[in-house]
Amino acid sequence: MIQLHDLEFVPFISSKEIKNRVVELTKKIAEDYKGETPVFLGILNGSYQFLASITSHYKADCEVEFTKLSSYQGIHTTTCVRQLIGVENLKNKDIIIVEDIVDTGNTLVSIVENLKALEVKSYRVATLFHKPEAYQKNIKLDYVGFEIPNKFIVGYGLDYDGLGRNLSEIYQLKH
Ligand SMILES: O=P(O)(O)OC[C@H]1O[C@H](OP(=O)(O)OP(=O)(O)O)[C@H](O)[C@@H]1O
Ligand code: HPA
Repeated sequence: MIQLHDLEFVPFISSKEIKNRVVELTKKIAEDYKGETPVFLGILNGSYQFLASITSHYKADCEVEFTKLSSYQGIHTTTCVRQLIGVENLKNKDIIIVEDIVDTGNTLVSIVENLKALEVKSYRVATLFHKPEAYQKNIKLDYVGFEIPNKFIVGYGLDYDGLGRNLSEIYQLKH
């Protein structure tokens, strides 16, 4: 068990299990993008470990970009369109959105809206974790590492109030 700030977490998914699953997903991506040069677009901050692991196993041509969504402005979050920061030349490119987790899907919707406006050629979604019970959107998730229960997790890029991103395995909130 570990403690981060005021909360306790228990071991959930080992680093070995993560690595094996990332290798499987990367193989599938490589098959699907044979002859193409996809752009792995990491959504900061949480995706950095997952993206590094995918690209270390991806042997064909690819590009890597990182972006961040601007913070919500004001309190009316549902009516606020968030902008992608730091991306310019994605026009006509084949994008693979790389997320650590798709939970409610709100973040993903903003990302996809932005990519459409940037006139990308295509986009697919790779996410290491997905909470089907929490997902309220209908954007297709093309590469999913693990479907998990609707409980808060940390590790491998995912944080609780800034802590836990550096952990190499996944921990789940205790009760
Ligand atoms: O599907 P959703 O309910 O929108 O949640 C998923 C998003 O939440 C986390 O990002 P966060 O905004 O916490 O930023 P971080 O990656 O810097 O931790 C995570 O990295 C996803 O981007
Ligand atoms: O379970 C989670 N853990 C950390 N960050 C998150 N962002 C959405 N869901 C989660």
